[in-house]
Amino acid sequence: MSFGRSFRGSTLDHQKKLQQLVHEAQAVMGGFTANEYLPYAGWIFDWITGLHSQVEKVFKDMNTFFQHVVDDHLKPGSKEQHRDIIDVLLATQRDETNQDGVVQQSKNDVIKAALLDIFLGGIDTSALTVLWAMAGLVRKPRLMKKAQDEIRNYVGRKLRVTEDNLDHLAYLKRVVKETRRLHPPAPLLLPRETMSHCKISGYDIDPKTIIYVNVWAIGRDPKHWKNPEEFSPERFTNGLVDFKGQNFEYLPFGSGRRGCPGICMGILTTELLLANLLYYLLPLVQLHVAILAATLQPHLHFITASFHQHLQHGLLHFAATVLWCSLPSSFSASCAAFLPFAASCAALTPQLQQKLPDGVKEEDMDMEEEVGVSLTVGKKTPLLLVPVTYPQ
Ligand code: HEM
Repeated sequence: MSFGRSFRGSTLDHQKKLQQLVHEAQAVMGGFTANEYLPYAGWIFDWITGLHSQVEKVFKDMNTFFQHVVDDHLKPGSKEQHRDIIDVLLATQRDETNQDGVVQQSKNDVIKAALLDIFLGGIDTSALTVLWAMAGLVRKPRLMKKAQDEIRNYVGRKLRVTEDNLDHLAYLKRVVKETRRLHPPAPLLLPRETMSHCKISGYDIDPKTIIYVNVWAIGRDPKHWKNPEEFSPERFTNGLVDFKGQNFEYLPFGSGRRGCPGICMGILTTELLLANLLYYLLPLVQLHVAILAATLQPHLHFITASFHQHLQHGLLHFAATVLWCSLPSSFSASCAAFLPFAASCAALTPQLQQKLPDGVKEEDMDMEEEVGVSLTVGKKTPLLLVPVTYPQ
């Protein structure tokens, strides 16, 4: 969307899979570099651990990719009807170059840096919000049902939820808002530097001090939020608190001139994806399980109802194990794969949820008044999805 076209299957995607590149870039950006904390000697540690060369490699690959994207946009007649942000940046660059004669290459670097920001700022942020929303709903089946009912009642029988439906999905919006309160994708925002001396909470802060704003903690501050740890979309019912940067107790997109410029796109993509998952994915999974059970039933007529139930349980675990084994090691990628699946487990037929698994006591489940699914993830163990009882 940011670059105005899809690169899947194109020459840009051949040299290195785009997705792989994104994962690598996110890993090095989110990882620990000694250089950031030990200004003079840090690079030695990074050099020894190999992080330095890894960063260089990712930078080179990203740079090559962005150069291709820019070259692609420079081809004559490539974009006459629909201009995207790169066309706008290139046009600005052309105007400025004509005026001050600054070398084209350095301006290309500025464009590429802006593209990197958009590229990395726009991907994981939306994906993580959807994952946490699913996790929140999975643990509260009543809320899950409420969100699904709203979507299904409004959208009716269609292939998918579309953008124009979103304005009518008030509860879905509250779910997304609540998710961002508890799990802001950028929990410390972007670092800021003080321009002059100031006082914060009685502390004297010198000019040029790096400041991190902990919006994660602010979003859970009992001074501002009742039962702050509880996932409760209802708290946004009165519509008084919004995420546009004016309510300082709630800043998932930051605030001020460095606030997120992708806010509209971020809201839209998150709501659209979540709405479609809730509307469409779960019935599909239920359908698969139903087909599977129906296919097996004639061959297994001697199996008692209770054994059949265990079989379904077994299939579920088997599917979860296969899924887990195929996952990449990074945690966010694992979440990306398993949470929607976990959510679909919560929506499976009631028989699957009637029995507590061995070794799990009723009181262990009392994390909140409603618990849909308990997830146990060990480092090397297969992912274990344990559907438990719905509240009666
Ligand atoms: C759920 C979605 C998103 C969330 C929660 C989010 C959150 C944020 C936050 C908290 C910041 C730092 C703001 C500050 O420090 O005040 C930021 C910056 C930024 N975001 Fe987003 N973002 C989202 C989606 C997007 C999208 C879709 C794009 C682009 C397509 C994007 C592009 C950027 C860029 C380029 C910056 C850096 C701005 C600057 O340096 O001035 N974001 N975002």
